[in-house]
Amino acid sequence: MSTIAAFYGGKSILITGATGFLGKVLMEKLFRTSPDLKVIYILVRPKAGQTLQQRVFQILDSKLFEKVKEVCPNVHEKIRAIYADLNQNDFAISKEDMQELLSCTNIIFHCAATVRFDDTLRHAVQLNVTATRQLLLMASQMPKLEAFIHISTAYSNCNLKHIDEVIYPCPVEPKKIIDSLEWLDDAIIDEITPKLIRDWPNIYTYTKALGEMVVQQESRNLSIAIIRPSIVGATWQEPFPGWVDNINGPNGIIIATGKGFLRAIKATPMAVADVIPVDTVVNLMLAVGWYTAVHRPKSTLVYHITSGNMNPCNWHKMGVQVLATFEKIPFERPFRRPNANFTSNSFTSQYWNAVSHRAPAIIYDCYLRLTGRKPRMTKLMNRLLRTVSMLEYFINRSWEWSTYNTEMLMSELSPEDQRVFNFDVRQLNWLEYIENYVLGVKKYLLKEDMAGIPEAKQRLKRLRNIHYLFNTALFLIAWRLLIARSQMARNVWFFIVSFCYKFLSYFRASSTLKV
Ligand SMILES: CCCCCCCCCCCCCCCCCCCCCCCCCCCCCC(=O)SCCNC(=O)CCNC(=O)[C@H](O)C(C)(C)COP(=O)(O)OP(=O)(O)OC[C@H]1O[C@@H](n2cnc3c(N)ncnc32)[C@H](O)[C@@H]1OP(=O)(O)O
Ligand SMILES: NC(=O)C1=CN([C@@H]2O[C@H](COP(=O)(O)OP(=O)(O)OC[C@H]3O[C@@H](n4cnc5c(N)ncnc54)[C@H](OP(=O)(O)O)[C@@H]3O)[C@@H](O)[C@H]2O)C=CC1
Repeated sequence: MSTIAAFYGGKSILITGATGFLGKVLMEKLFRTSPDLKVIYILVRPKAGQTLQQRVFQILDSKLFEKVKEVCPNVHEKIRAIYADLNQNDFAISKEDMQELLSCTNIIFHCAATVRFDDTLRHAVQLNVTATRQLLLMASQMPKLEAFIHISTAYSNCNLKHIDEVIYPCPVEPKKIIDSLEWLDDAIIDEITPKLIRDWPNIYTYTKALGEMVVQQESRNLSIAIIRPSIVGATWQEPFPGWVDNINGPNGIIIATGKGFLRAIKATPMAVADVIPVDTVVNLMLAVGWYTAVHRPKSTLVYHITSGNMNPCNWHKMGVQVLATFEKIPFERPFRRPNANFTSNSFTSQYWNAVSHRAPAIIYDCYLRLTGRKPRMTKLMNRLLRTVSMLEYFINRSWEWSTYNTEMLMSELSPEDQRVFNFDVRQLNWLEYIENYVLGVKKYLLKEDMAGIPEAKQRLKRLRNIHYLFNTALFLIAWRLLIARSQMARNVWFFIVSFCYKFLSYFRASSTLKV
């Protein structure tokens, strides 16, 4: 029997961000490996016209939870959705719910965050910093609390090149920032934001760094751990390979490339593509929860869960495998044939943006206008290019993350726990993983049917023929214009034509002789 699975039996677990990508996989694994846990409290807000209950039912009815329903048929009874908005004071939790949370919670997994790179400083600080402080305050009033696990990101200190498993101080105290945001107006905040975030590439990574500092400052005598995953990707093995449910990080890029919108991306091909499967992250989270509660380390331990130092893959290898998978498993109705390359500098990047992205979008919009439809491709392309430019920082650099604590934890686990809660990324086969990833994007994100693959392949053939035809026509037009204007071009043309004529005459003569 797994020690970790047994540890969660009978426990009351509080999860924030349970409706997010990581949170769902965490809940799934908890229910599947510890079906005898007491309850999972999730802090949820109503969204997109759905009540809390509807949101929970939607999650439980998804394919991700199919196995859970077999091992834990009463899973609905074990989830207690609590109305909460982490942007509000006391999270807007009712008195009764708060009382229950304070008196019953044994373990907290704090996953909620805004992961948008372009959020306002006010909102990102509220969610990634102030809400963390508020949750720690709540945790300090929980008599049964055994561990508080805070999810940060490996990029919270991406202004450094080598990152250790320690909490680095930020130039400005989080408390000062929280206080000043209370009285500063939005226009001034926008003005001072670049000065505050300094060499962090965006507000997200900066506020996650502030969040870690808050954890350190407000830890009191709680048993706390911080987990820093790199780029969280689709599931590797559990509950099945390739599950993914949002367009963040590589997912949107895979869609944009597979649908033929994105044809070039400014990236350093040999830079490390530090993607880490979401189930690996979840396994580490559960192992850390157990270790923190049972061993109660004296200080807050930080755990890196990254792939680069143990089993590195670079963007070139990833890109080539993604494109190879599109040949086998194409996406439906692509705009153009999927084919992309990495550009290395701003000049070539601008060139490809003009030729391969903007020009086809403008041509397509003209076609839409001519056929009486609303043009939309240029707008879509501009948004895509904006998104890609925000990701560029991360695909043009490599970082080194030390993983002593993560390795120490691995060595502390029994062989059974190492199997059930496997976070040893050395066993990952990248080619297989990437293929399943692309397949997962097609099935679970785009909701495309595998039965449509033959038709998609036919369409790709048509697109390739159109591509060749278009290029040939373009070449002939350009050549015709050139020979009309240049004597030199005319001479070359005359030479080629007479050469071909002589070759054909010789060929015809020699075949007549043979007869
Ligand atoms: C021998 C042969 C040689 C060949 C060589 C081979 C070369 C082949 C190369 C081709 C490439 C092939 C594919 C390669 C696959 C890998 C690609 C790698 C790129 C991956 C980069 C990853 C970088 C991640 C960085 C991680 C850092 C930290 C990690 C974390 O801690 S947290 C998670 C990270 N957070 C995010 O990812 C959130 C980012 N998103 C945002 O902040 C916002 O969405 C936004 C970008 C600001 C855009 O906001 P908007 O207000 O405009 O609106 P919205 O969000 O609704 O989206 C607008 C439209 O944009 C689309 N979109 C959104 N996100 C993405 C995305 N990541 N990629 C693409 N598109 C995206 C979205 O669909 C919307 O579209 P619309 O609705 O149709 O308009
Ligand atoms: N994805 C990645 O690549 C990486 C993620 N991380 C970290 O992992 C954690 C989880 O990320 P991920 O699952 O990808 O993110 P998601 O965006 O998928 O999920 C975010 C979660 O936070 C919740 N949330 C946001 N705002 C509020 C609010 N005001 N009140 C209540 N809940 C709120 C969301 O709820 P709702 O559904 O209502 O919006 C959602 O459940 C984050 O801390 C992130 O920083 C770290 C490294 C990489």
